Amino acid sequence: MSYESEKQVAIQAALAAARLCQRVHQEIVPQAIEKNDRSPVTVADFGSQAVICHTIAAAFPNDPIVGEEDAAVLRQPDMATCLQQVTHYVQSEIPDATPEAVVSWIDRGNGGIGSRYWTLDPIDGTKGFLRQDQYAVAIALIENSDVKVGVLACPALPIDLSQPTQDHGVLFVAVRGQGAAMMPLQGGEPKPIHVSTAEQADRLRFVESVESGHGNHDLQDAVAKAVGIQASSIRMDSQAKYGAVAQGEAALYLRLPSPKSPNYREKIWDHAAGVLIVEEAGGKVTDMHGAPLKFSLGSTLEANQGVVVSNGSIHEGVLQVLREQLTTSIGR
Ligand SMILES: Nc1ncnc2c1ncn2[C@@H]1O[C@H](COP(=O)(O)OS(=O)(=O)O)[C@@H](OP(=O)(O)O)[C@H]1O
Ligand SMILES: [Mg+2]
Ligand SMILES: [Mg+2]
Ligand SMILES: [Mg+2]
Repeated sequence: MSYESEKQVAIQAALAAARLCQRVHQEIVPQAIEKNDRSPVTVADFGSQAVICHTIAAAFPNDPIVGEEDAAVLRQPDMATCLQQVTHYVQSEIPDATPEAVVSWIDRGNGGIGSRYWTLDPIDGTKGFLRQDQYAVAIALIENSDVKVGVLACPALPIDLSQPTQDHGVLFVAVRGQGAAMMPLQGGEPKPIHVSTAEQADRLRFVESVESGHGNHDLQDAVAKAVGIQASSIRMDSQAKYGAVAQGEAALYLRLPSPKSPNYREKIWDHAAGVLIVEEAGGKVTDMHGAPLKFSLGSTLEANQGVVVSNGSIHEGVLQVLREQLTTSIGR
């Protein structure tokens, strides 16, 4: 299958959602609403999920969608002003949107996984978005546990990572078996992307989360050093990290379980799009034990622990170091 229409729909949805997020930043200082797990959500997360679900459901009405957010909080009477604000931003993309339609579109994204389903993260890296730092709109199509289409819109990512003060806004797109490409969010020719090669020593850098609670920075640092990475890490919010590996700017992205939440299970929408983009750029993604990420078990990667994303050539070395580190720490 070529997945051409799925790719085009995912691109249109991601572009509309990214415009909405940028408009929110231009017009207001978004406030964080605290969710039950104490993580933040904003009007832009809700608006982005509404626009994406509306776009996907219009094109593929029978496909389930598994998104991060739900509209329960927006349905509360004391949240009417917030829902009005979300509706205002959704109307910038879908002019006839009403508050009732907006909550129903958001909840269209609370489907269950099936043999074919979409997963989306309306804003991946909400903390980064609130800090005016990196964030991504992430959309993926999964069939039989295999990611077939992955799109990441990164509005704050420099088009050329070596020129951080120049133009921003990057769209990454991949279809299984067709390679990965990046293009300016504003439009332009897609450029095929490739991970770094073993010979590109200047690109032997690693990326990791900004938030210390989303990984294990000490262990990540030790593993990177053990495989010969001398430079300190580039800390970046969101799946923009997958983009950095896919375009060869970094050779490794490590996400090892945080000592603060050792039993945390990764969410499918935090990885699906990024995984395909890196794999189609020639890289490799597994969990910290070397197992492939399993997208068929529910909204979390139940069977996996930690995530290792690399250019491929250093992957086995990283897993070997992790095996040694884990044996040492268990034997202590
Ligand atoms: N304990 C723990 N461990 C690992 N991951 C966690 C944890 N808690 C939250 N999350 C998820 O992290 C997502 C954002 O992480 P990022 O690495 O993209 O950004 S960051 O630099 O860490 O902020 C973030 O995604 P968003 O909620 O979409 O921003 C969360 O789903
Ligand atoms: Mg979140
Ligand atoms: Mg996320
Ligand atoms: Mg999110």
